[in-house]
Amino acid sequence: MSKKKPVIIGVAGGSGSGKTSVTKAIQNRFADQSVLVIEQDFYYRDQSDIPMEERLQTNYDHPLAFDNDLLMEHIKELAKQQPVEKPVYDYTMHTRSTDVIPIEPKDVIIIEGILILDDPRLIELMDIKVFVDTDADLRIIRRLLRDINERGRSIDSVINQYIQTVRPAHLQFIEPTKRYADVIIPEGGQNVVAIDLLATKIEKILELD
Ligand SMILES: Nc1ncnc2c1ncn2[C@@H]1O[C@H](COP(=O)(O)OP(=O)(O)O)[C@@H](O)[C@H]1O
Ligand SMILES: Nc1ccn([C@@H]2O[C@H](COP(=O)(O)O)[C@@H](O)[C@H]2O)c(=O)n1
Repeated sequence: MSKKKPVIIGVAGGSGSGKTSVTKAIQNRFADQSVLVIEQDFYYRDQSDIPMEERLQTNYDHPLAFDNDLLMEHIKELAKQQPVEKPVYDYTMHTRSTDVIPIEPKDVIIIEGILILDDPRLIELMDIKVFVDTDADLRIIRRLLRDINERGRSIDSVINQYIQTVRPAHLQFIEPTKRYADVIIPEGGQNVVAIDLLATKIEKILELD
């Protein structure tokens, strides 16, 4: 990678909106360049010191569930061309794993997560801010399938969590951050036109740097 300041892109949006799909689509466009993805989910607070019953009660869609201080610290280090050790999150245990992933600085950094546009310190670091905007019915269907297949959840637990915390927090905290986005992408990673426009803008910034 070069010694330039990286291009930092934020990809926000509700759970199941298609953030990961958009992020992968951007990564694929820049396959020959160095692109790094930082998932805000990996920066959920460590809960290894509290019992499982309590972890099940945590509101994972509230801004206070995240350790944004550590996330900020890592992004700033990467922007200074320093390596970091990214935490690993275990959705089954509702806490961080004891593993970490060593990460080298890259030319393009994508920060992806439900509440990355809720923290003005993170917004300040971003060159491009994206909000993936998908209707709630599609988001819950996608989440239901994903959480059962990939995150070890039951139908009942996904539905209860959605009603108790995911939906209210989406309306209170996540949806309002749309106003901070430069680009709103309806539906997510299948939106080829939006991905093309985004890729062109990133190329332009990389050329100018
Ligand atoms: N356009 C789409 N049509 C159908 N399923 C999709 C679409 N986009 C994403 N998915 C699926 O929905 C789930 C959530 O998508 P993902 O990109 O992980 O969203 P997020 O990162 O916002 O939670 C994944 O299982 C993904 O494969
Ligand atoms: N222990 C946890 C931690 C997080 N979640 C849910 O994950 C969602 C964010 O991830 P997306 O890929 O869907 O954006 C968030 O809505 C949390 O509710 C969880 O269920 N358990």
